[in-house]
Amino acid sequence: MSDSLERLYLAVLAARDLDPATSRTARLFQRGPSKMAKKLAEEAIEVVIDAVNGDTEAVVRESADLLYNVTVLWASAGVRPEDVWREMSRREDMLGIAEKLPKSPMKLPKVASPRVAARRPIAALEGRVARKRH
Ligand SMILES: N=c1c2ncn([C@@H]3O[C@H](COP(=O)(O)OP(=O)(O)OP(=O)(O)O)[C@@H](O)[C@H]3O)c2ncn1[C@@H]1O[C@H](COP(=O)(O)O)[C@@H](O)[C@H]1O
Repeated sequence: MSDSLERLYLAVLAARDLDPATSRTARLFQRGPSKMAKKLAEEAIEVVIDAVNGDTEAVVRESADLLYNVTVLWASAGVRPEDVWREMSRREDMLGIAEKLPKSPMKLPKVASPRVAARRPIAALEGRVARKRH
């Protein structure tokens, strides 16, 4: 999947300076980040609605539109796909899955196995559960 996104990202970069009258991407760049953000949000909502309605084919189509709008916003923000892949790898190494790191800095226990060291300590998980109980 990352290859497809990287190819799309390069195509978006190449289209940025085309004629906005014929290139949707060039038009989005002409209109700027707020228009890009609006389109991205619209696509995300369309994916959600289609998923809730159980329309799998529509979720596929709208997800492709969503990913297109993500790459446009990345290009506009100066974010490269490899920047995102690096962050996802960092999270995977730290937590075992591509997951958002807890907000507060956490000290991992010193344990023999490096694999176990990468897992979040139970205490942090309990903390997360405790937060949910309030
Ligand atoms: N991958 C895409 C791509 N995916 C989705 N889209 C556009 O995103 C739109 C989907 O958003 P919407 O559902 O809001 O469609 P819409 O309502 O018709 O669009 P608007 O009302 O926002 O104008 C589609 O109509 C497509 O025009 C894309 N437009 C371009 N690309 C690629 O981007 C590159 C540059 O293409 P141009 O922008 O045509 O130069 C090429 O590689 C293209 O294949």
